[in-house]
Amino acid sequence: MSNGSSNNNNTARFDAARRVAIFGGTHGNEMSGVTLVNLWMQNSAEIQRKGLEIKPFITNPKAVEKCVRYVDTDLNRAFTPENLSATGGDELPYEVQRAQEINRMFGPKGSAEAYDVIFDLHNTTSNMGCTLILESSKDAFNLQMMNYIKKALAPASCLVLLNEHPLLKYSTSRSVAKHPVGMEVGPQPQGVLRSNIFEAMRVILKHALDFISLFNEGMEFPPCTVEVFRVLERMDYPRDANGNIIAMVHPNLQDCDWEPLNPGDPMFQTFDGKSIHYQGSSTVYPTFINEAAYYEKQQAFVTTRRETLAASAIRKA
Ligand SMILES: CC(=O)N[C@@H](CC(=O)O)C(=O)O
Ligand SMILES: [Zn+2]
Repeated sequence: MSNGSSNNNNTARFDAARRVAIFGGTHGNEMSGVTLVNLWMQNSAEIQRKGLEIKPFITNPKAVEKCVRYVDTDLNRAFTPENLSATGGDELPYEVQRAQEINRMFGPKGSAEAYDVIFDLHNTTSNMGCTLILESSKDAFNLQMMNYIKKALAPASCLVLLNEHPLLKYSTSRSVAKHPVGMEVGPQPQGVLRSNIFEAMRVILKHALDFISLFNEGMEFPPCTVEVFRVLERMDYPRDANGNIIAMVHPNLQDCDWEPLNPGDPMFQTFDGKSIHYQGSSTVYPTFINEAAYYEKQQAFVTTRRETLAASAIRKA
């Protein structure tokens, strides 16, 4: 599938999306994606679509086996140009070797041979509900897909997190595809499978595959607008000189992902009960609040800003 090319009536044209992968277990303890992909590797009937080559794939089998996020280093940060071109074979961290293998199988990243779409299934301990993660505000195909999913799920909520920040974005497993789509569903504890979260992820994927199928059959999707939450800032816990946290997410913020945090609102609470207030200059929308995996990444939550993105009409070339 080539990148969009607009013709005179501003309809972006993309080649049909023929090769689609579904990644589960990029983090070995995020159980909905692990379970769904293992299920679909046994019986792929529900993910089959005419004319589509669909490949469910366990990205980090060693981490899945141990039920940990990663073995040596975070696979979902490993797809940097340096790592993908590193020599060193078995001396390299396991997930760097794995990233090179995945890049060979589903990329190469940035090439015409890369897979058209990769869905990367994640769970979060945060109360984020159903979330789609978008890496480019310019990807009309992904914007149209996310618009379709949101409408299909309505009135249930499915929000779009735009992770395009020049300093905070990271090199994900899915980024080897032309159209990377992150799926993040929570709250689900690490190593735990919750049926409501499992089913929500399954339904999101069904609608995503239906969209690709309709697109490949030649349906034109008219121009649309999509509300997204753009990542602004990484907020860390207050820490002492040894790096230990000295406060926790404030009760008024805990579980309030996507709700407005206004200047002066409490965001952390010290262990002796004092509140620490948000000092920003405008209202923001926090998310990934108190995600277990991010303590080591010095992150208590990210702030976002609401933005409306316009997507051009798209149709198969
Ligand atoms: C909780 C979690 O793993 N979230 C994913 C988000 C993403 O896929 O961009 C990560 O940190 O890699
Ligand atoms: Zn994850």
